[in-house]
Amino acid sequence: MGNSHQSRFRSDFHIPYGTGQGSQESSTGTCFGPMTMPSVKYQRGEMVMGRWPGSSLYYEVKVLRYDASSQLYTVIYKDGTELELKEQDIKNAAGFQTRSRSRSRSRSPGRRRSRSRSPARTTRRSSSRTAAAVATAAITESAPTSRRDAKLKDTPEVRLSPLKQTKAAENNSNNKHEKKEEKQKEENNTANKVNESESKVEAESEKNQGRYNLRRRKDDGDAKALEIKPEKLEEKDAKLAAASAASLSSPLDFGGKMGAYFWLLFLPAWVLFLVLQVNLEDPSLANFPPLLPPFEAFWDAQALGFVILWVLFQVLLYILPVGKLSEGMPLRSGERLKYRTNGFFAIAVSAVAVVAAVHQGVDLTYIHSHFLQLATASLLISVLLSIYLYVRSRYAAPEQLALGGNSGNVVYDFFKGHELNPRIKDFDLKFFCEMRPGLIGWCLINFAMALAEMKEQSLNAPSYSMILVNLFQLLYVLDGLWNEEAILTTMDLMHDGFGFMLAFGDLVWVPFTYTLQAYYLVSHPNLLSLPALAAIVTLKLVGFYIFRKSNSEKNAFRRNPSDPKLSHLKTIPTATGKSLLVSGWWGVVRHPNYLGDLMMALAWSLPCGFSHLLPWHYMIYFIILLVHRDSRDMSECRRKYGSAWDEYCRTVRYRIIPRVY
Ligand SMILES: NC(=O)C1=CN([C@@H]2O[C@H](COP(=O)(O)OP(=O)(O)OC[C@H]3O[C@@H](n4cnc5c(N)ncnc54)[C@H](OP(=O)(O)O)[C@@H]3O)[C@@H](O)[C@H]2O)C=CC1
Ligand SMILES: CC(C)=CCC[C@@H](C)[C@H]1CC=C2C3=C(CC[C@@]21C)[C@@]1(C)CC[C@H](O)C(C)(C)[C@@H]1CC3
Repeated sequence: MGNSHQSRFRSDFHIPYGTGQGSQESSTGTCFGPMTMPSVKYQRGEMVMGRWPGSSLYYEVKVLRYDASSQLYTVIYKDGTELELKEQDIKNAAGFQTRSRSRSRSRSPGRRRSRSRSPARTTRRSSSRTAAAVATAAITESAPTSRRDAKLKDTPEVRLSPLKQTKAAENNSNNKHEKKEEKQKEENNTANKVNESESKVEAESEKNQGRYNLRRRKDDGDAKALEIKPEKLEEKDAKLAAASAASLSSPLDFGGKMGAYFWLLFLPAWVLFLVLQVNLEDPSLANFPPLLPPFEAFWDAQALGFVILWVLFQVLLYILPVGKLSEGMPLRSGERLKYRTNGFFAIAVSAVAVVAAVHQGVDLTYIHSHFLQLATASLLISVLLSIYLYVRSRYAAPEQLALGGNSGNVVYDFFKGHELNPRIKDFDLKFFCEMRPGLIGWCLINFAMALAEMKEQSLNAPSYSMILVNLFQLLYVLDGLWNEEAILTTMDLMHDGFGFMLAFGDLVWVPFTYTLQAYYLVSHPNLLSLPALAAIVTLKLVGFYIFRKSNSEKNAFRRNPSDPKLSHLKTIPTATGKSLLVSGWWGVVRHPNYLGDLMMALAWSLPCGFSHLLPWHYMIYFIILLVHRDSRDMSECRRKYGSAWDEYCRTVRYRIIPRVY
């Protein structure tokens, strides 16, 4: 576990406890202390034994607060995990210690091994070591109560990665894996994790999720530390709160601050360059346009008008009270935002409107002939939107900020995105931009390119290559909109702030670079043989199958881990209460959805042949994007899930391509 992780633990332990002498304040407003709730059995700050979900094991926990309305205690384990437990799942610490000691004297280690189990064992076999780490965390901290209290104040770091974990890493074969688990269990059993009743049959943790309200570990969303208003704290505590807030920022991505400057300038210039390039007769990247067009060539007020109309049209379709209201994943505050997932309706209405317009004589080839001006107009809108997003993020409450994009550097935060879910009333700007104008615009542009090809090549119908590119990408977009709810469990929606990167990506990059294959084909026909066509279609369908199945599997699991349809899958529990899939699609590679997506990307470029690099732009960019995304996700998951993530990586060794990468 890295340093940043440990520093987050530090703040966890100091801020809620250290400042609390006598204070009954709560960030949620539902916290009551001994003074206000004399009838509550366990008091704030009290060290008690809390049951680990899905098991009969009890660990030492500290009571943070009691919520009278839900009648749940929020407790914190020594590894930093916060859970909400019912009163019957909490026991007095004193009784346990007596029993624990007497038991350890009276029983042989062998006997202990057969009786006592790790929390992991209660879920699924593959999960033992992970949860064992949690158990071990409790073990390493086991000391007489008074000493332990002092330890919380003075040395609040709790390490979740004992040496045993490292040893386990050496072993990858299945058999060894099993033996190791047994050994580890034995070792864990020698510590003070306590079985309340030996005869009790352990319930499966996922079945128990209704009983336990599991919350993300505080290091992942330390909203509370942030919510403590500095003016209410003593100077020392204010410093701690600030340090804690700073520690919320993930390490800087994209080359840090200097990288942000670079990308801010490079990405728009690159899009304009590509658009200029694709217009050339020989669009090879080496053939740089000999003369840059004058500034006026980039600008057309009418083009800007069309882009604005298109966005407003999509806004209108989005806000219509048609379609499902889906719930997003719980935020750090515990809140779940609602999203109007009517994307399929929006594309259907848009298609009808476009066909009607063409029928009325609207010449869609305007999009082809004014591609540069349309791109510039969209760029302008994305810049204005990003400025608005950055300014409003300065006034956003701390818990509304993304963990990344919180560096304090204006340029970096502007680029990466500061606010997680900027909304105007119920209108979610990030969700809307990601799923509507650019995505549906992509299909509109492709369609316009098919018409332009027919015009330019004097064809009665588009070429096979153009049809393939159009249909493949249409299928991709339709699928995304049909499964719009699934986007709520993706990285962008859950973790990334909304800033220039996504605004530009959604409004400029997607519609003006993802359409390059279709644009290219307008004036660069590529004949396809029937076998080539069949092979490309097969590749696309196989890729699509992998992409859809794996995304749906993860989405279904995240939405309802106890879904009976997923009961055959093995999982690894994590200290956050969420589990990780370790079989099924997510047991083949760590990002099966990327694998399917890459296969599809290949199928989109192949119809354009190999004469030029430009139609391969998407493929090349996509490899870079997904490899980078995969490593971003890896660090984020390691930070969130600690040793459980390492366990997952040991079990599922390849990232995207089985046996290759
Ligand atoms: N065409 C395009 O331009 C792009 C397409 N995409 C596609 O969008 C889709 C979403 O991609 P993206 O958001 O990057 O990533 P994912 O949908 O793969 O989401 C990653 C998250 O999934 C969860 N997760 C990871 N491993 C497991 C596991 N074993 N079990 C359960 N949950 C797990 C973690 O979140 P947690 O545990 O917090 O739930 C992790 O942060 C992909 O199909 C991708 O190919 C993405 C980028 C661009
Ligand atoms: C270079 C640059 C500025 C990159 C920004 C990245 C964005 C373009 C992409 C980040 C994740 C995306 C997703 C889709 C489109 C591209 C962006 C916004 C997506 C909406 C495409 C359709 C898919 O079905 C999808 C819904 C899975 C996908 C989600 C991620």
